[in-house]
Formats: sequence, C-alpha cells, structure tokens
Amino acid sequence: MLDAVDRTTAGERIIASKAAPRGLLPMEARGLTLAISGKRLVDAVDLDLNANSITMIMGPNGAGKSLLIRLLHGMITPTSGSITWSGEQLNEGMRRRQAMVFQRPVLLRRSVAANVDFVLSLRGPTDKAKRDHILEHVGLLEHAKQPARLLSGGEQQRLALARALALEPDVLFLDEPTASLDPASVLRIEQIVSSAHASGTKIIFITHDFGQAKRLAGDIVLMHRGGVLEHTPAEKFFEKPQTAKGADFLAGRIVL
Ligand SMILES: Nc1ncnc2c1ncn2[C@@H]1O[C@H](COP(=O)(O)OP(=O)(O)OP(=O)(O)O)[C@@H](O)[C@H]1O
Repeated sequence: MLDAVDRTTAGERIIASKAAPRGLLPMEARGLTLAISGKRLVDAVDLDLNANSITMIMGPNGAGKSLLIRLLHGMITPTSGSITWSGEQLNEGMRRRQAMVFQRPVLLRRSVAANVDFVLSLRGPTDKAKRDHILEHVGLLEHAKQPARLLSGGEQQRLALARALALEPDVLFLDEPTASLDPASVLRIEQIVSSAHASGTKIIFITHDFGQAKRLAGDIVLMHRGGVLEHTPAEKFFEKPQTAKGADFLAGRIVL
C-alpha cells in the first residue's frame, strides 16, 4: 500500500476533512445476473464488500468486470438478483454518493477549472476556493485556465479523478483508469486514489496490472466468465490463490 500523498497540501486537507470511514457499506450482491441475447454475461454473482478497503477486480478480458461495477453502481439494471448498500436496495440517492472514473476520461470541452466547477455546481453554489483546492490536490492548479482537451492523457485522467472527488463520493469505482498511462502518471493516479481511500472513500478498482494490485489492493475479486472465482485478501491472494484457476491466472498461464 502506498502512503497517502502529502497531507499538508491544502487540497489534501479539503478531501481528508470528512470523518473516515464513512459510507454505504456493506454492499451485498446476491445472484446478480445480467443476460443479453440469452447470454449470461454476469452470472449469479454473490459478493460482499464489508471493509473500507481498496477492492481490486481482476480477471481475463471479457470476464465481466466492467459490467459488474456498472451493475453495482446502478448504471445498468440486472436481469435478476439484488444489490443492497448498507442494507437497502440500490437507489438514486445512493448513486449520487458514488462516482465512476473510466479508462478514457470523460471531460467537458471547457477549461480545466470549468470541468470541476460544473461538478461542484451540481451540489451547490460554485466555490472557487474549493475548486482550486481540488485542482491543487491532483496537481492541475497551474493548468486551471487551459482547455481540458489540451491536457496530456495522464493529466486528463487526473482531471477526471478531480471531477469524481469533487462529488465527495462514499464509493469510487475506477475502470482501468491507468491502462494507457506511463509509470509516472500511474503513480500519481495511485497516490490520489490512496489518499481518497485514506480519507474514507471505498475504492472499487479494475486492473490488469499485478504490480498495481500489489501496491494498492486490500482485497482481490477475481472474475472469470461472468462469475466471481474468488474474493480473497490481497496478501493471501498473492501468496496462494484459493482456486486452481486463480493460481493459473497469477502465474500468467492462460485461463480459459
Ligand atoms: N452491451 C453489451 N452487449 C452484448 N455484450 C456485451 C455488452 N457489454 C459487454 N458485453 C460482453 O460481455 C462480456 C463482459 O464484458 P466486460 O466489459 O464486463 O468485460 P471485462 O472483464 O471488463 O473485460 P476487459 O478486461 O476486456 O475490459 C464481454 O464478452 C463483452 O463482449
């Protein structure tokens, strides 16, 4: 686990100022199934997320990882099964306490500052000081006036994270947020995610990167063919996966 980033910066104070841990946990999924054209893409998943840990979701391409987190966030509706957060069925109010960051940053064609202002305006009057703290936290304050589209890939992803964190989410989903970034950009994103976790945000993070999972994960959910093969504390998983397929996956053997 990385240490939280420099906690003396103003941005960090803003983001860490809430009581931790907070939130919507536990999350319980039962029999969660998504079928499209008769194919069970997510297949009877039972999953419990209790701890305010960083949960990393891993597994081969097409295993259903992205669909699973979209279901947990309520972006898509399951064919059958249930999802509860803190004992209640997933609802709109809960969705507003969650945020999602995608592999390709979703940004407005406006300035860097306006991208964050827009999110803050959803919660109340625009607060320039708060926006600047958030931009400073993600290292983008000096780019505030620039059009977001002119940022580098890593900077755009940090802006996407800033937008997500501006919502002060209880739960932050990340779908391969560092997949196309260089190591320095990956590290900066990981530091911001670690810091959000340290301030009490539940992190649910998809990655194909074992190094990243070792650096960040508290627990690993390993998916295969729409199902959860195992959900294991990260230390245990990297020492000895609980399933034969898990061992194959960790060893880099092809898992079909
Ligand atoms: N809207 C859709 N309609 C039909 N099939 C879909 C749809 N969305 C996803 N799928 C299929 O569902 C399966 C799981 O997709 P998903 O994106 O969740 O996989 P993943 O584990 O995130 O994969 P990757 O690691 O490649 O991103 C894939 O076979 C995909 O092609």
